[in-house]
Amino acid sequence: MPTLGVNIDHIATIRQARRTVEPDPVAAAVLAELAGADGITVHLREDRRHIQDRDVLLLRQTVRSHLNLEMAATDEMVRIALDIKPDYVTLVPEKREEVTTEGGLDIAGQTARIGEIVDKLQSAGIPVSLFIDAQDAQIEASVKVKAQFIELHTGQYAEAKEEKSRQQELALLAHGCEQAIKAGLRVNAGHGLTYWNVYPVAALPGMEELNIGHTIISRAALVGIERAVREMKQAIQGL
Ligand SMILES: CC(=O)[C@@H](O)[C@H](O)COP(=O)(O)O
Ligand SMILES: NCC(=O)COP(=O)(O)O
Repeated sequence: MPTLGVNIDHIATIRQARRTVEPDPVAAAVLAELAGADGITVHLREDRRHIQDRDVLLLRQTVRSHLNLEMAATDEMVRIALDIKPDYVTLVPEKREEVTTEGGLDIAGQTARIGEIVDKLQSAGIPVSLFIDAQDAQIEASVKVKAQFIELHTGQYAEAKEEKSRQQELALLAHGCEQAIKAGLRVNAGHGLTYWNVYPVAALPGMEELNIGHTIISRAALVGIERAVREMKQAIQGL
């Protein structure tokens, strides 16, 4: 069974809604690790809409499992990664206006540029994962640029409305996972996975790590609300 990387971006989304200090993703990472998270994932977006530079700095010092820094393939982000040295970096595509990541990174269309970044980071001891769609051309290009890992984008699988299309997307992920492992890549997956759709992806042979965020933070908000209200009632009573 794959390990679980918990993406805590949306703890920071709640904090940034008020530009205040709570909830702190650093505290969330500690609690996630105490609950069994095998890794902590954060996406430092270029627009800093949720995770901030300060979060990544502190997480580097506090995370006891491993820290996966998701980032765009830009010079600024490469500088930050070389400075902070996360346990691994996942290169992801980024569009300023998107609500969330909309697809895999096109490695095949920019092998020279991505190859240069992979080399810079891996030469500094930071393994690189490439967030890609499960397509043969992208897998072949990921081998070509010498990345150690890929992360298969599970968004289309997660968003499939009908069982038939979900099964088709799952078959593509299964094929991609098998091809990538055969080619010597290590395989992670993530995006849009939920408590209801995770198992078939987790069961793919050779899958190493699933990065899951939004559904865990959503559930945490709901399963924690009773205690949060009880504690406020007590606080009002001076208890
Ligand atoms: C790359 C990926 O699939 C997710 O990590 C996603 O990009 C997280 O970023 P947001 O939390 O901003 O959606
Ligand atoms: N790379 C995927 C990730 O980190 C979490 O994505 P999501 O579960 O928040 O959709």
